[in-house]
Amino acid sequence: MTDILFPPFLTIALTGTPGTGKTEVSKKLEADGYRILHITEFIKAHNIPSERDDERDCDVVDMDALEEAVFEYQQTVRKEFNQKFFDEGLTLADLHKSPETLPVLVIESHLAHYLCDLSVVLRTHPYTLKDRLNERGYSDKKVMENVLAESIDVVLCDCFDYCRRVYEIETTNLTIDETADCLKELIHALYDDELKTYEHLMGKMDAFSSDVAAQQAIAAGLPISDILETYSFEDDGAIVYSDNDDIGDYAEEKNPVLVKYLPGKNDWSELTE
Ligand SMILES: Nc1ncnc2c1ncn2[C@@H]1O[C@H](COP(=O)(O)OP(=O)(O)O)[C@@H](O)[C@H]1O
Repeated sequence: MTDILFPPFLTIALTGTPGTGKTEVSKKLEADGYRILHITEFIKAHNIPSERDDERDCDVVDMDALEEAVFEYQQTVRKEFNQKFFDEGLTLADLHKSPETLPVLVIESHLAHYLCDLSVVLRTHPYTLKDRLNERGYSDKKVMENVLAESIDVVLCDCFDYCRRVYEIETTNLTIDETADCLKELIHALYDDELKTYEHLMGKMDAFSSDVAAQQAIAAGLPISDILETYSFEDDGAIVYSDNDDIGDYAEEKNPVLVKYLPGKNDWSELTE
């Protein structure tokens, strides 16, 4: 299978304060055929160690163990997509035709942004959030802790610390279906963006055909982010081989991008850098 070129694979975090709709929205996407990883269920199914924090009324999970298990899972899913691509003789143009062929994994959890470098944050007005969490039967203390976190952008700030690109969807006046539709649009736009980078890179690779390591990396279907770590780009898009010391500089240049969803104005043009 390694002698054909596989499409890029994208992992996207769906995150947000508890009660902002991550579970419901991701279930909607799942029912439509998108590939979703629900971290809460994953932690139980894989017996990821966690400790009870009685004071904060929550479980604290071993993040190193979780990260390792999620990475392995991601690799398995990526191989499944590659196999499908190969078995069905798909081309890059076919990928968007159905959610089942789109090589994207959405990781759903308020911890997801610690596991991906691309995140979508669901936002809800604190008053609405308060009502939802009360309805869930949370203690007053737990409701206030989460409402305060949402008010002061705790998850969003965390995303900026951990992710290269960050997107927000304001869901307060949207239904779950509308939020799901918005997320689908964003996923496809993000994948398009990834494909453009991939095709650009492939074009440049032709000129660097003597670079066997890079050819092999692409043929093995490594994520674009891994391949980019081997290269940097000049202003005119020219590709420049770089040693490992340059990787940090490249990451620094790519400051996180924040794009807000404005209901009724689905313009993702800002995605294209
Ligand atoms: N956009 C929305 N409009 C109305 N109710 C919503 C919306 N998003 C979530 N809810 C409701 O809020 C509650 C919490 O949603 P949930 O998906 O469990 O949030 P999370 O997974 O982020 O904790 C659920 O009862 C859900 O039906």
